[in-house]
Amino acid sequence: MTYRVVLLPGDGIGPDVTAAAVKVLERAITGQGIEIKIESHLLGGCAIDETGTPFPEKTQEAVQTADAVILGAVGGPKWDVGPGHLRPEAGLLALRRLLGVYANIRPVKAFPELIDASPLRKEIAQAVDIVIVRELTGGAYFGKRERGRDEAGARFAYDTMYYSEEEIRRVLQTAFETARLRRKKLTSVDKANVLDSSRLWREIVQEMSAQYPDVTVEHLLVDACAMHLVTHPQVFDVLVTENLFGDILSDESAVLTGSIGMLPSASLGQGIGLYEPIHGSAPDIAGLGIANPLGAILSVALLLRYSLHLEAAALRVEQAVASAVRDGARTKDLARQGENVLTTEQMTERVLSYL
Ligand SMILES: NC(=O)c1ccc[n+]([C@@H]2O[C@H](COP(=O)([O-])OP(=O)(O)OC[C@H]3O[C@@H](n4cnc5c(N)ncnc54)[C@H](O)[C@@H]3O)[C@@H](O)[C@H]2O)c1
Ligand SMILES: CC(C)[C@H](C(=O)O)[C@@H](O)C(=O)O
Ligand SMILES: [Mg+2]
Repeated sequence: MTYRVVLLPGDGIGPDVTAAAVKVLERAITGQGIEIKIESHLLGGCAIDETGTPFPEKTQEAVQTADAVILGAVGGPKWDVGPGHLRPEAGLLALRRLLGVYANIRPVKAFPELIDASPLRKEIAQAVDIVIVRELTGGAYFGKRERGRDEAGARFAYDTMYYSEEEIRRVLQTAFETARLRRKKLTSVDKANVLDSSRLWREIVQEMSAQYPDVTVEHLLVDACAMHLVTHPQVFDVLVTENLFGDILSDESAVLTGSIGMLPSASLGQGIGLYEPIHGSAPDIAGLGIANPLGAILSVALLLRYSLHLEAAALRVEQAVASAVRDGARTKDLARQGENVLTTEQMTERVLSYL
């Protein structure tokens, strides 16, 4: 069996962490009787530089026929000045939309050895084990938007948080099913005290909960949720929310595990899966070779699990990461004072040594 995986390294630390991911993927499938063909394409700022557009046609064609897509990160100050549709991030949004990956799964689990890097008290940090299900192809990211000038010549701008019933239902279904396979608790996060889109979201959660009597459902307003994630994150099992809220809450949750460099993600729809660490292109450390590759490597585990259905190989990757961390392997973001600091490549070698 041969699979085609499209690699989109992107910008900043993207190429470094995806190089690590590919090495781990290739090692993880050795002896499995399968072959993976990796094909690299342009997305983001590097694509703007080479082709004048963040999501070139060649990349569009390649991803649509792939078995899975791995992405590093896009963006950086160099391209921040461009018009909205010509920014690197616009390429990423178009990619998500084209693949129809409406459910973004972001597991948040602290490794016991990294508890010291977490701002939480030890006993709380140890108990953090959350899956965030973030709606990924709707909401304010994709609603009607405009910039203009009013009659007096003053500037205005708006973005619309639009959700159809179907968009809400399908991501909730993923969330309910995820909860069912875990501790059977679903927290739906919204802003139903203000937003109509949130009131519809809450209504649909209520309706669907009848089909999942084994799942306990609770509703939480997003501002309170942001607080609870810091004060008692151990109460959460599966957390489901709309696109923008999920973006913000997942970066917040990442800090609980010690570093944003640790968190992987899988973006799933009806077809091709997209796998990327949740962090960005980290312009402040780009080119230094010190980025933490573990979020990208753990995304490979999700790819093996969800796109290739190789659960044993996925577990082996996760165990290799856990072993490296247990053994004291630390990139700069994870290291305490006096601890030996590994480069991206050295950390990758440490993970590979356990595979
Ligand atoms: N999926 C993506 O492609 C993606 C995600 C988030 C942000 N971005 C883009 O990335 C650019 C930079 O955004 P930002 O600075 O707000 O967020 P960021 O995630 O790139 O960086 C935030 C902080 O975390 C650190 N960090 C991030 N990943 C790390 C890693 N693997 N190892 C060690 N440290 C790491 C950075 O050094 C920085 O201090 C922006 O253009 C943004 O739009 C892209
Ligand atoms: C770069 C940006 C468009 C993206 C998002 O907001 O979805 C990023 O922050 C993420 O979390 O993947
Ligand atoms: Mg984000």
